[in-house]
Amino acid sequence: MPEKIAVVGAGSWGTALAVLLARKGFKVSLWARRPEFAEMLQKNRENSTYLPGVFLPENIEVKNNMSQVVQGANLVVLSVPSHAVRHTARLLKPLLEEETTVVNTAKGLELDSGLRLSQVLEQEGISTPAVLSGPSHAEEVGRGLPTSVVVTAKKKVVAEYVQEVFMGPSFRVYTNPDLIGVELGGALKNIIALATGMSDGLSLGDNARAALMTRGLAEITRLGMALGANPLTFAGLAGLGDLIVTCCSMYSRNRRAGIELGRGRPLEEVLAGMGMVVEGVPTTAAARKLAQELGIPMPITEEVYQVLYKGKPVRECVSALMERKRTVETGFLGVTWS
Ligand SMILES: NC(=O)c1ccc[n+]([C@@H]2O[C@H](COP(=O)([O-])OP(=O)(O)OC[C@H]3O[C@@H](n4cnc5c(N)ncnc54)[C@H](O)[C@@H]3O)[C@@H](O)[C@H]2O)c1
Ligand SMILES: O=P(O)(O)OC[C@H](O)CO
Repeated sequence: MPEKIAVVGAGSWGTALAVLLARKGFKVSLWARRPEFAEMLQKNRENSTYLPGVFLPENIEVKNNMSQVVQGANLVVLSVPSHAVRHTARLLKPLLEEETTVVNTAKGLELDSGLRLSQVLEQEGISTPAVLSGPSHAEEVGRGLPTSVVVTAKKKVVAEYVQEVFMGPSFRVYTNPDLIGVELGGALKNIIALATGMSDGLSLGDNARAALMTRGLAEITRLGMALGANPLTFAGLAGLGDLIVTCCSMYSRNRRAGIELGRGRPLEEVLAGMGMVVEGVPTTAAARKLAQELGIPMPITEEVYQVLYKGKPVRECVSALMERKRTVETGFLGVTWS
């Protein structure tokens, strides 16, 4: 078991994970990007900006100095937004010991390259990173409510180590050997949460939300299979599980952003009002590009892209989706009429 754990990123998720690990008795060092924010957190013991009402146990120290945070840590938990993963990895890499395990907890794809975040870490010299994903809102993890997630890595021993570190009475961790599927499930569900939010913002009803979630899962699976994922992973916690929580919970920033867009508010205004990351926005552009390159139909993603990046009115997306040509539900799985 690690003597010290470093958590890099003091937003909602980094704070909740630091608290979870500290409650397990680990010595935790939490890195905050802004010095004044680190000082405030260290002093007040509450992250009132990103996770109000959750108090930091005594065994968490908060610092802005990444070198001090990482020094002596056997495990580094990376909890910065996906757009900051590459830059943060570059800062981290020279500070890591050879045997330090890095766990990425951000959910997204790199915007320009379309790479999964573990691929970004590997490009930056961080080998065999683990990935923690699944239905897990910081607000509930911070309050110690029951949560189940998955951890994956290229090596079983790494995934099992991280499983053992995080596992606790209110945090159940499964391993899953499908790195590609787990990462894609966590990244792509955010696009569908934007779509269901838009539908809810337009009051299109429960049937529409269920259809978007189900057909959203179909297009996630289609892209996933083309990229080498096991389709069954999308029926698990990192796929369906995270899709359900993100499309149905009012804690979801992607869902809330979608609702505001559905009500007709412009994207810039919605994002400015959120004050937190809405990972589905860059991921939509990255996934659409990948889908186009691979020739994979992703009609919901395409409509979300048109709303976000081309200003298409959400109401026009309804007919674009409903009036697509007739098809077989399970065709993408090879299950069709003989
Ligand atoms: N909040 C959740 O419930 C939750 C759960 C699971 C996974 N995640 C994932 O965790 C990641 C982080 O999300 P969050 O909820 O903590 O976001 P957040 O909006 O709550 O906080 C973002 C944090 O990142 C920092 N940040 C912003 N730009 C940065 C940069 N360029 N370099 C370094 N740090 C930067 C901010 O200062 C802030 O501390 C996302 O990918 C998200 O999808 C979040
Ligand atoms: O608040 P969201 O929409 O970024 O979702 C957070 C987590 O990914 C839920 O598992």
